[in-house]
Amino acid sequence: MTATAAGTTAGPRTGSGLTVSGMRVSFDIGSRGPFRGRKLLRAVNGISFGVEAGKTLGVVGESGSGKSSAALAALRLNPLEAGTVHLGDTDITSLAPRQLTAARPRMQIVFQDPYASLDPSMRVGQLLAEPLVVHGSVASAAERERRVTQALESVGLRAAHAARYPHEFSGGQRQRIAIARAMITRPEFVVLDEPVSALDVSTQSQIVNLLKQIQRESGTTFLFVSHDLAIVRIISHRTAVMYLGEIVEEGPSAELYDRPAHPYTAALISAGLSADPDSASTRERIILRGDIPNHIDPPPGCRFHTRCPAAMDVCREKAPEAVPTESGGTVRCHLHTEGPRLDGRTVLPVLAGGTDPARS
Ligand SMILES: Nc1ncnc2c1ncn2[C@@H]1O[C@H](COP(=O)(O)OP(=O)(O)OP(=O)(O)O)[C@@H](O)[C@H]1O
Repeated sequence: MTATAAGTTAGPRTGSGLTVSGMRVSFDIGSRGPFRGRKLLRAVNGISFGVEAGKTLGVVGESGSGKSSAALAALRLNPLEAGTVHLGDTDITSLAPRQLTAARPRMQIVFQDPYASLDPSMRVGQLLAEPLVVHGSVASAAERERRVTQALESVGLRAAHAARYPHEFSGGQRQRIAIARAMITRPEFVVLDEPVSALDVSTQSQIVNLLKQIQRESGTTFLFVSHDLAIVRIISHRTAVMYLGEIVEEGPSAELYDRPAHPYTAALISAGLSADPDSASTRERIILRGDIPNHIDPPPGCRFHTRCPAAMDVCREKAPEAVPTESGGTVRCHLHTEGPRLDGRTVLPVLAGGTDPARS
């Protein structure tokens, strides 16, 4: 038998789809900072999205837009103020603590920093076996050892590496160990929270290829959080763009990058031109004014209007509804229902100075 990248000896296995509806995540920051009493910072403001079983949804946005807060809440590692999360048919939100503990092997997470996420005092073999011990899913020590060896081989390491400590490995190898640890329980759903941001560029692409291979072989569903659009484009089937706690656009990755329907998506893509030489020749960089506003006191109307190069009066007054895009996604932007009426087509002609959507 040979170990696959998913650490299994069986053939492909299917993950479960994830469905998030009306998710709100708030943090009580009243006891910190200048605020007295209860003061809520709403990091995620009523978002809904789905990830098809065995596929990857990329979540992008500037720092502080709420990506990690939403991803952690999907695993119930952050408290939900409102909304539901379903993994397959299981309503994760309604699980009692003991049921949630029992469901943990089904949903795992890989963090950005493999230096911090792996206990330096434990040997790699212990680190990998720990989830199997904690969840009592594999009682026999011999079977656990076999699973650890499989998991190591599945991420390109060797059985002998089980005896070593994390500090004996490079950053890329440590992230391989973190991925093996997440996959060893054969999860249906994994959050990858900036999993390659701490790595150099060549190691990044090796890890991305490994993750794609793991998904092909295991059918695991991924939520890939990153502010690197070039990487999200490579790994994600669909992409959700977050701004100030809300999803402003969601759709198939290739179409969203080629024909962004929201000015914020277009600006993010234009800022990443160096990673996308094809676009660099045809697209101007879109400069956004100012900083991201405050989560505690967000702007009225469209939250993006204070920085939007195409803001209209209505944007200051009314929050936009989600409308379908031509490519099978959704966008929240008044340009699609008021003004030039883009009707789900790309926003690029408007941002380039023309407002005729027929040119898109
Ligand atoms: N545990 C917490 N307590 C208080 N505020 C928090 C907590 N976690 C996140 N926040 C705040 O919520 C907002 C969203 O943060 P979050 O980390 O989700 O954003 P992000 O898009 O993942 O950013 P980054 O890429 O920098 O991680 C920020 O204002 C952040 O300071």
